[in-house]
Amino acid sequence: MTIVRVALPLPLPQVFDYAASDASAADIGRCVKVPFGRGERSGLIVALDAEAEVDLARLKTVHHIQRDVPPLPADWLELVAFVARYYHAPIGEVVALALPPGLRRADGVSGEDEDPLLEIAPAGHAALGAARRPSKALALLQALAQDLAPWRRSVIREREGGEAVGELLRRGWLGVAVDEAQRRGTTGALPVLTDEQDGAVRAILQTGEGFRTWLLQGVTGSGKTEVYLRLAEQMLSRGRQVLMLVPEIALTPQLERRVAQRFAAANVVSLHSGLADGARSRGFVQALSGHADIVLGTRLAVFAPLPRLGLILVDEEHDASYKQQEGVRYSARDVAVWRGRQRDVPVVLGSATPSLETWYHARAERYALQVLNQRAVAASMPTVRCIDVRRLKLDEGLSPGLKAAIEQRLARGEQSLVFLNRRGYAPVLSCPSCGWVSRCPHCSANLVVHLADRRLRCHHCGCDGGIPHACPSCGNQDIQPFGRGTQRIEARLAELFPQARVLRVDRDAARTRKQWESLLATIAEGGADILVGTQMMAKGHDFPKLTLVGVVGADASLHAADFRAPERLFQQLMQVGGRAGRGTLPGEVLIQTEYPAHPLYLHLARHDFDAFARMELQERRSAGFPPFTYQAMLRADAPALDDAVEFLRHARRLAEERAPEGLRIYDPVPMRMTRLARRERAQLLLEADQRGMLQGFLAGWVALLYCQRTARELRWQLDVDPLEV
Ligand SMILES: Nc1ncnc2c1ncn2[C@@H]1O[C@H](COP(=O)(O)OP(=O)(O)OP(=O)(O)O)[C@@H](O)[C@H]1O
Ligand SMILES: [Zn+2]
Repeated sequence: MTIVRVALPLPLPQVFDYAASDASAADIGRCVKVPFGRGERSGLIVALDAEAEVDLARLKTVHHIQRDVPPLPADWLELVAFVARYYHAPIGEVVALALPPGLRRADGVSGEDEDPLLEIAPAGHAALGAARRPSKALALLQALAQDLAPWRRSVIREREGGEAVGELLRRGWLGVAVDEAQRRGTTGALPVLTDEQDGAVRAILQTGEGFRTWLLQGVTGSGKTEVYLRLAEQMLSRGRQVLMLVPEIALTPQLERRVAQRFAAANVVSLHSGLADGARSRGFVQALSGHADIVLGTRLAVFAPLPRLGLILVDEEHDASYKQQEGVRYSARDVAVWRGRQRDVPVVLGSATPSLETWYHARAERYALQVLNQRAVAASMPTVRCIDVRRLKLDEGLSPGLKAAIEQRLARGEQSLVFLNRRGYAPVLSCPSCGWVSRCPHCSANLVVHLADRRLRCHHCGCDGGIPHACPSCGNQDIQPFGRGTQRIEARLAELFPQARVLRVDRDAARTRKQWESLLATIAEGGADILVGTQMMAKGHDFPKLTLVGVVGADASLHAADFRAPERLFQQLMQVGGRAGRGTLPGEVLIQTEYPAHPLYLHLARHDFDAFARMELQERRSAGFPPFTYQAMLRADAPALDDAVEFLRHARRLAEERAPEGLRIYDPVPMRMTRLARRERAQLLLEADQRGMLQGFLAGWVALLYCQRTARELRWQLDVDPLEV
């Protein structure tokens, strides 16, 4: 009888032994269903075992081993083991996170290519030669005949008249392409690279196929994407797979389309949490079986198994969404670098505004650096100016200067964007007579006024209710929305410029991917004159007619308590400002502020990310913050704050008993936003100057924490390299 070790998705650090009479070493890496407690669980065989850790007689038997799909390879098991080790998370939870749910449940999954590579079949050539009655199918076939075969079915569908692709297949005019090698070429005319792009591509390719981490630091609009595509093209032509990570797939449908169009014949697989279970499993299995050529996805795609992996690209590497903020708090960017080393392939981290950690590594020459200082199309960077609002009378938050600039753009038929990173109409409703404010009953936060659908809504726990007509506390009829969100700016702009088409772009306006894509299409077609947007508008977009970006309400983040707040603000402003003037028209960025002489704004006005980074890093060095120290945060939450704090105090005592010299253990404190969804939260910070020392300590300490009895309903999690402190 064989004993298998199974990782199960449970908040327990161990793996579990089961008997499986027919299992062999070939089953390592396969999904299984096993009895657990009174029910059944899905898990993954991570090893075989010579001896069971429990009494053989008590050993339960595996119900089912999923053998329809290839087992996950050894390097993938190493990857999840690394993540479990580094983030001190149970291996079963890492497996649960890394595997698509459908696959883990060991449902049948087919890795069959649902988007086959097609070319014109002999019957199709015959049809082209014969004198036939014109039809949609024939027209499409004729168009295809003018083009370079082969094509993915999905790519044909997107062409004019592409609906007829099914008809072409039914008639046998199109068939599955035979020559696999063809699928790796590019399609369409390629733009001529700028000198800088060309230099970057050459430098990265010249160093060969081995592991090396690159920072591609290119100003907004410098054409980093084109560099990624050229690198990908090279790897595909060598028969290798490419992993491309993007911050949020909902924000990048254009990129997805661009990759698919460029490599029309390659098998481009998307992996993100927005996919239906079946599609995600299929994509994952295609990656695993080597059928996928390019895997394009959000952070979870870093776990795609890729037997032919040749290159890892991380776009907008600074983006916070690469760090998972619940459960296993991994950083996909950091895991990508580890994977590059493990698989001995290059990793390219791209950004106009790199994270200070990455920037620092590049300056210290741990990462190789490629810089793009020029925009690809536009002649120059936008001009950036501060509007000093201290003595100005603002009109619903808008200064006369900004209004005039918008007016000018309208007259010229260009687009403007007003950026305000706060959605809703107003951040709070309040009563001027008794001081009542709309607080969330479950969180330490205010309920935000949403006038568009007349609701008060908590942006943290999601609870919502109607807007009261009078103050719930004193009955005053005259309660007022206080402060400003995107809806309020939108409303005012519509009043000020009745002839303009004002479009709001935030998470309320784009709840679904469909809505989002249609908003983007409207903007691209010139169907909007003034955009009001949150940070959704900041990333990656390229609208040639957008020439003005006005920034409202940025000062609030200047004095935030988090030491990363200035970094985030600078990145956000540089990114959003970078949307202006990307085409041939010059761009302008106007920042409304009460601190026009603040160094952050000065560096921004000069587009000098490096100067900003140097300044910030100097401060971090003297304050002892990352990247000069390494941090881990233990967080606890419970219905009562005392329980959370008490647990952390206990954890602190356990830490002190075994702390190596140089480990700094801080006092447990309530989190800044203490209450969230009826739970009170507290945190305990640990810090060390060496990563190795911190890691070594954490391993023993976390093992101990798992053995502690805790108050009922208390939950705790460890966050290694936390983004928010
Ligand atoms: N070599 C080139 N020739 C002509 N156009 C180019 C070239 N490279 C890039 N472009 C175009 O320049 C524009 C900006 O490119 P891209 O969006 O890739 O920039 P980016 O560096 O990713 O910018 P951001 O960081 O702001 O997202 C795009 O419209 C792209 O098609
Ligand atoms: Zn709430």
